[in-house]
Amino acid sequence: MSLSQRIQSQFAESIAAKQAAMATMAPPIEAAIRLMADALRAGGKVMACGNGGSAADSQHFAAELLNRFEKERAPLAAIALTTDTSTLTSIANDYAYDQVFAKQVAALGRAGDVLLAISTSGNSPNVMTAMKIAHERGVRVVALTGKGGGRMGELLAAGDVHLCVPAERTARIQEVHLLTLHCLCDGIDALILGEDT
Ligand SMILES: O=C(CO)[C@@H](O)[C@H](O)[C@H](O)[C@H](O)COP(=O)(O)O
Ligand SMILES: [Zn+2]
Repeated sequence: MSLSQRIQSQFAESIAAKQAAMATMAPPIEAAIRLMADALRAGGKVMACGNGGSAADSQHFAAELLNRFEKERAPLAAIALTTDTSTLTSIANDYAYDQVFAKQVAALGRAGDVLLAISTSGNSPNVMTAMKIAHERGVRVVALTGKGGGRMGELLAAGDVHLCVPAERTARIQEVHLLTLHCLCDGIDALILGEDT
């Protein structure tokens, strides 16, 4: 396959993944928008975590809530749990890597907050441990996954939302994750600015 064909194929696969996701993910995305907007309006916060590309997605999303997405509005309470290298390295060094997000949720999480837990496989131990601590603290979970949801799908509790991309290839799942995060930003802004109809 030539490079040109490879590129065409990547675009075609990404478009197909997004079309498949549109067919299944719109209702849970709406539920996640309402959950997050309600939490933010009630004085709660959104915490986000994930590994690798999903760490970048966590930071991208938190910045769009805290600073801005497309419209002027008050700053929203959001934090990525992936950014403080002193916190991350000390927890991993003194305890275990699977505690790096959980300990932050234990410290910062309050009833009524929301944890956005991102994993393409649904099987990252540190994200799963964060979900368990979130439940103990009365923090609702929005799980952004793929590949059938993995073990994270089995950890979800009543009141949580599962946004599972119907795809198997990590890159395609991540591409849909980014679109989903922008849908969340757009929808949260619409609710907060009173623009939903
Ligand atoms: O971005 C990519 C692959 O596209 C990688 O950095 C990827 O995020 C990492 O391998 C992660 O550790 C994968 O974790 P997960 O999505 O299975 O939770
Ligand atoms: Zn990637």
